Amino acid sequence: MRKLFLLSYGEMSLKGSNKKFFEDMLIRNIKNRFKNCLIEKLSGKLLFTLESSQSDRDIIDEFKKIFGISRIAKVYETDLLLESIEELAVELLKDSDFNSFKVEAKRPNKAFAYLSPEINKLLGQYILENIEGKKVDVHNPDLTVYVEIRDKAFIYIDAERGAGGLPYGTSGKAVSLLSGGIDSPVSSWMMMKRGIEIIPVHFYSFPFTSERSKQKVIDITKELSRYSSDGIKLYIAFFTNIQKSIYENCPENYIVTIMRRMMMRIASRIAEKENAIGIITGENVGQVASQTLESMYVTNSVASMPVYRPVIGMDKQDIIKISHDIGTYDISIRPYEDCCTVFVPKHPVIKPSLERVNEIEKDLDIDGLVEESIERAETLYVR
Ligand SMILES: Nc1ncnc2c1ncn2[C@@H]1O[C@H](COP(=O)(O)OP(=O)(O)OP(=O)(O)O)[C@@H](O)[C@H]1O
Repeated sequence: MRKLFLLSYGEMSLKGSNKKFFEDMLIRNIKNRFKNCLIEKLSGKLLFTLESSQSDRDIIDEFKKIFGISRIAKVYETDLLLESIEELAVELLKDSDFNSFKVEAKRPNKAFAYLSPEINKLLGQYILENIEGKKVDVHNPDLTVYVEIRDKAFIYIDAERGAGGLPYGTSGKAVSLLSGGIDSPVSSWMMMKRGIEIIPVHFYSFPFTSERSKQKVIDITKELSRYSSDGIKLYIAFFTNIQKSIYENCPENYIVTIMRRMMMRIASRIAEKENAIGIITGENVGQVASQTLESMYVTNSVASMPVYRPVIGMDKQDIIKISHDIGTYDISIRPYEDCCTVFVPKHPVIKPSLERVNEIEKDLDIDGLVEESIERAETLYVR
């Protein structure tokens, strides 16, 4: 069955001379999801056509995972005859809940016998005569009936909100530190929504942490990959010897701080290798002892590129709401330990000093440990 949808792109339409780049990337991302679809650029919108047995609901739910689409409207088509348009409009509207409406017609096909204002008037009149108790309100209608006269007549009524944001892959690449908790998947998703391609890195300390904690991160990445265009490359970095070495050589209250700095060093190296130019974390001020401004200052000082923390100032409840909406929450709350939750010191330092940490790290073979972690990292393509 032939399905038609009209996709609007909101924010992208403000991109001036770069608009084509964003549009082309959006079209590419849509085509990656729906093989054999046809896409026609209209002004500020895309007309999507697909021969498919998939339900409208399923197709719309897929669109809702494609960043860059701000609104989605199911389009109905009929012959280029005013009577056919009138019948279809009444058929579509008769069970809808509304009091007032307006008709908004466009006529790219100038061969059609009626001008746009005439279509507005005649179709409006027909609806008033055939559906009881409705009125026209051109300023603030409950519902708008859109008509587009092309090679066929297209009608669409209500539009659903899309994911918004910018097409995935239009804003460069960043490495995302993905822990398996609630916050880092949300951070990753927020950056993906701004068009950033993410390369998640998970630090894995087998046997301190189990296979199941690794699977948890793979499953989270899979959920995130539904918002990407071609799947996501996930790094599982080897962290066991780093943790051992830290426990053996560093004061207990500095364990978490030094672990974080090791993560930053490794993330920076992976980012350089992948031509990424940023690092994303799920840190949030004050959430736990290691998330103070002092800690972040000390951690940042070993990163070779900017560190982005999109949930830094958010309330936990708002982060949780997003994690429910994007489908990662139920995976994040699986009760498997993470490398940061095993051997957590009773009293981690809240305000670490850069001088002190540099001093402590002299007892570690930093370069050797970083090198080993990268060499033994596993990479998976998740989709
Ligand atoms: N094992 C890990 N692998 C990759 N990144 C990690 C790991 N542990 C922590 N991180 C990164 O450090 C950030 C802070 O870690 P912490 O354990 O303090 O987090 P959190 O507030 O519980 O966040 P999350 O809910 O993302 O785990 C995480 O958001 C994540 O970006």
